[in-house]
Amino acid sequence: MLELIKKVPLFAQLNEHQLNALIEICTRRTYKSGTILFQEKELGSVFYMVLSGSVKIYTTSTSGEEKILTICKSTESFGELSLIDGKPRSASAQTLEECTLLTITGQSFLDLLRNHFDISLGIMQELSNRLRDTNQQVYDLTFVDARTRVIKSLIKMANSHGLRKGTTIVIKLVLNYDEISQLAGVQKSTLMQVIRDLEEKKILMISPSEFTLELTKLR
Ligand SMILES: Nc1ncnc2c1ncn2[C@@H]1O[C@@H]2COP(=O)(O)O[C@H]2[C@H]1O
Repeated sequence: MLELIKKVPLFAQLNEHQLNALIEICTRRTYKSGTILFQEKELGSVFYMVLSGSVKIYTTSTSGEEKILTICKSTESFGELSLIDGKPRSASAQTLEECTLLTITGQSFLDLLRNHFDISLGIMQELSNRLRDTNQQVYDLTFVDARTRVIKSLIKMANSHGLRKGTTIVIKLVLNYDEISQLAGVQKSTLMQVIRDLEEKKILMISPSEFTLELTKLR
């Protein structure tokens, strides 16, 4: 457990004694793929850190359509907003594959922020990254065409689940086509059109469990 928790950037400044104290207040649990951890508008009670696997963070419209806001992978964390501001969960969270997660209760999380400035700073940096990323998403949804948004989403997927092999990146598919269109913010029919075009141009090779992106042809 110590070795795993050391890799969480949020806790990079803690010494071994502090990390062991932290482990004492954490709960570790493995979740099956597809588990809904919490839903938007629920009261928040715990903070989550991903030790392995990945979790999608998404929001749902009144008509039931989803938009994926981000994918949290190993060593990343989520669920801090409602603990900090006392308001309901701002989005929902669901595991995309089998995941091992650490949780800390809301009270212990707030105590950590009070007692360790470096952890508070880490959370502020994380919130800054999210605001920048959200600004970029607003920009893309407002000004960028659907094809480019799909390609940007493939690059996001490559960053979270890709393995570079020469001039290609092999992306493990943890999202289905509905979810990729929710990540890109395009209709599924548009996604399928762009994917077919990329396949014809040999930019994208598709197998049931992975996408292979040819980087030299991507522009
Ligand atoms: N736009 C976003 N980008 C990344 N993560 C988000 C975004 N909105 C909400 N989250 C995360 O999703 C969590 C949902 O529960 P909380 O509101 O407690 O805390 C939230 C953040 O950790």
